[in-house]
Amino acid sequence: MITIKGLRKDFGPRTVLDNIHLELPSGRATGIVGPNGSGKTTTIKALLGLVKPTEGAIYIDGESVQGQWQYRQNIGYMPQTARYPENMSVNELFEFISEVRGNPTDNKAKLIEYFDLEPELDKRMRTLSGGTRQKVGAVLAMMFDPRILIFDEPTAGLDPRASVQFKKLVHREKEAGKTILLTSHIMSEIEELADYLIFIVEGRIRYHGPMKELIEKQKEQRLEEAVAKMMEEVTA
Ligand SMILES: Nc1ncnc2c1ncn2[C@@H]1O[C@H](COP(=O)(O)OP(=O)(O)OP(=O)(O)O)[C@@H](O)[C@H]1O
Repeated sequence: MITIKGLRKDFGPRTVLDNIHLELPSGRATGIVGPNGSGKTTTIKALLGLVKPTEGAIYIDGESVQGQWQYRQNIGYMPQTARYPENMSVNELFEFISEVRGNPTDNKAKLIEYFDLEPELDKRMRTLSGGTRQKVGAVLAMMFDPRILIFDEPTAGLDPRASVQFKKLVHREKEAGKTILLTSHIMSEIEELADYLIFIVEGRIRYHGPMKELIEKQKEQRLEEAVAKMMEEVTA
């Protein structure tokens, strides 16, 4: 369970997150949506300790993360565009991360098989296709079986088969009790994966609740239409 209380983030004179209160329960996936530049990635970075809140606090399973770093071991993060040591082969990268983490057991063999990455293992990172890089990112996020999984635009660049595989895995992780947070501009993906939805505009939460309720409230059939309607309402 992740709890965010009164989170504010200023970059210079600009407030990009304002009074964010959130609870993200275990065993559930929460989708975070909103226009470009609304603060989705900044929220994720605050959770990861990559952005220092100007105000407010973040708790994981009831414990404040302020000044802590060990808690990050419990978070698997798949960024939108990841930077890797480009001269390493895929296999070297996996081995290197395993060594750095000093974790004797990991799931990487299973995940490599699951994402059909065996033929790519000896290739250097810089030579990989976009989709293969995404798959490498998915393995890195999930290989240590973290309790919390954060995915930023996870299926961008994945082919349909890999995308279906990825989504199946997310469902499994959810059933295993993980706390999942994801962003995507693909509303059908959020609809398939998320139980709860956060709609954020200019750093403020405009909706946080069950996805189904939002669709019903907006009297629409699909999330895409419900979110489009909300966007129109806030810019009207
Ligand atoms: N390090 C930074 N310094 C100054 N401004 C920043 C910094 N990081 C983000 N911002 C600003 O904060 C705002 C929110 O950015 P953020 O990346 O969180 O948006 P987003 O909702 O993830 O957008 P997108 O959908 O385009 O990925 C933007 O206006 C952005 O320019």
